[in-house]
Amino acid sequence: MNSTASSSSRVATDSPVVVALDYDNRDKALAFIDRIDPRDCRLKVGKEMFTLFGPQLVRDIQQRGFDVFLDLKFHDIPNTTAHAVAAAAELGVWMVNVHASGGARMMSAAREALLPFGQDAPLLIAVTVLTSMEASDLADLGITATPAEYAERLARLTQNCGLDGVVCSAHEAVRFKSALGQAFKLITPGIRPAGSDAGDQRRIMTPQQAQSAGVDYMVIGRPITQSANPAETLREIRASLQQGA
Ligand SMILES: O=c1ccn([C@@H]2O[C@H](COP(=O)(O)O)[C@@H](O)[C@H]2O)c(=O)[nH]1
Repeated sequence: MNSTASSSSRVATDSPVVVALDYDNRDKALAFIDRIDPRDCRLKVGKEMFTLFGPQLVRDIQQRGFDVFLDLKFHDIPNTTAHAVAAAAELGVWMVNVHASGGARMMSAAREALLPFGQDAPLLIAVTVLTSMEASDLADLGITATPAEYAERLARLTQNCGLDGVVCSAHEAVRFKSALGQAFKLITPGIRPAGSDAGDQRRIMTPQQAQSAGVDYMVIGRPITQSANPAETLREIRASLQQGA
């Protein structure tokens, strides 16, 4: 398979931090990126920036040495989802995701679409219960399970379909590592440094709590990107995690 992005410019990192680049302005996003070090984090491109700026933004970020998590949360019929995931792999992203609620046939089709990419395939993960949701949101959907119970059900389905891990809340990390094993990756948004605004997030934890709970990667957006000095805030969070490691 011809990945359009060269992996040679990518810088290896052991940082668990993935910064959510939810900017509506490409220049502002790149100005932030040009002030940070790819050894300190990976970067997440989500629906807003991908819709505004397309795959070239992903290439521009990769050329600066960063791994990209393409967070488009595909949720469609198996054929469409499989082709979308393959397109993400062609782009050379580090990680891509689908919604677990798309079901087993959809997730299996997505996994099979990555087989031709071999070792160059991105990590494929599935969203369980959005970190913005709480029990009352599930009840609105007719789901009486708690967020943790329902997320575990979706995570087990994801694992049975052969995916690499799930997006969940850090609140579920201890439970999931115990139930699903250490190798199954947990990617947790809803991370809020002490004192920062929760906004629309509901199942939140601090970076240090998430690290102690055993998450593999923590997604942090607004607490960094909307701070007065995003690059400095990222460095402070990274340093606090290195102290706790
Ligand atoms: O369950 C989920 C899945 C994805 N997200 C995404 O993560 C970031 C979080 O940004 P913050 O500014 O730190 O809240 C955002 O891009 C979401 O689309 C999530 O929050 N929860």
